[in-house]
Amino acid sequence: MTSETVLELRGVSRCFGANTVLDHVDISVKAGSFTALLGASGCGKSTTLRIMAGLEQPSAGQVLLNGENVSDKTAHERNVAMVFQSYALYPHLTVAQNMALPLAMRHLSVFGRLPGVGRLSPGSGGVRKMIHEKVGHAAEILGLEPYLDRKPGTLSGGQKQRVALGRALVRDPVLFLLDEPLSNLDARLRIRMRAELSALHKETGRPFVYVTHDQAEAMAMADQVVVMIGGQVAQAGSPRSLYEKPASKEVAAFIGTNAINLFRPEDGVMGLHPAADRHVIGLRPEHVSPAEDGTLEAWLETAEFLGSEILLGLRTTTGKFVRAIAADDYCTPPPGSLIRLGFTPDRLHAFSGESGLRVELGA
Ligand SMILES: Nc1ncnc2c1ncn2[C@@H]1O[C@H](COP(=O)(O)OP(=O)(O)OP(=O)(O)O)[C@@H](O)[C@H]1O
Repeated sequence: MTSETVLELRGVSRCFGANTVLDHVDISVKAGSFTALLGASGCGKSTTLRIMAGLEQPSAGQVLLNGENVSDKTAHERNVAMVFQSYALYPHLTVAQNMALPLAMRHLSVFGRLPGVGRLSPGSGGVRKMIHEKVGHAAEILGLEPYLDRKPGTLSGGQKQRVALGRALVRDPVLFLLDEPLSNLDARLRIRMRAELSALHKETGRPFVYVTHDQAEAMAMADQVVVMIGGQVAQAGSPRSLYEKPASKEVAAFIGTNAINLFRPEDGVMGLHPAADRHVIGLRPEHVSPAEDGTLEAWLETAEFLGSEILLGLRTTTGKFVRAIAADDYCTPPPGSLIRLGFTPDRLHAFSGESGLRVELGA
């Protein structure tokens, strides 16, 4: 563990009855980093996050926070903030009160927390001022100032999520844990909120751990992406390293906007690479395109105009479905046309047919 590691999971496993949900998970979160936990539904992302938060105990292994073993500490004792997909706001409280709540719980007595009566509570004035200032600062960062007196029920999904973020922000936690915070928002707002979250991350300077099943979201925001498959860490690294050197065909299939083409030896596709007769060859659609001197031949089945490019669906003469990308000005021939496809050889990946793990083919 290096000095700049804030959070570390060491050999963390979690069982629910006979069901092993996490199996020897090692994750290291560096100071100031943005880590995305990425994986399909049920792979154990939320359980991992809840263990980081202290809402769930590991069955085995350790959780270290700034070098200290906090495995037995409660969520409250860890000073980490968690933001949920469901926002978890109190409907009867205003935006300002929702945001103030974690601070009030921490710093004011029950008496001091009561609206109206609390003002009479001895010694609560300074704390109230501090809370007021912190809520004001968070509202300013998140653009929530106009809504401070409103109730959550009158806000849009994006505004509610900002309130949930604000409530995390006021606590000045050592770590932010976010569980699919954008999944209730529509596509356009999600993209806008991505940028806002990245800005918020920079503003706080604190590490963020972000759970998502959306690879585009993970790739766009994170500097470390941890791909989880079946309760294990399949690969952890920068978005670029995962894209360029996926450790297995499962990771390769998870990363990338358009699903990677995986050619197995039995698919019988010729003209890819001499090793295609014994390894699974991976080629991303964006690295396959129509070319007059291309070495692959396939019948055109579908063409989707995506604006900046055209996604082609083709079938080789051996019956294998292939995705390719053509430029937006490509003059798409009618379905059924036989097209030659070229690809970028140094973008080709190879994986073991048995283990699915990456194989380096060499020059
Ligand atoms: N408290 C629990 N008791 C029993 N099983 C549980 C419990 N919590 C989670 N699980 C199981 O653990 C597995 C992993 O769940 P988890 O919520 O961590 O996955 P996930 O990757 O976050 O999935 P999703 O994206 O659907 O939320 C699932 O099979 C789930 O049913």
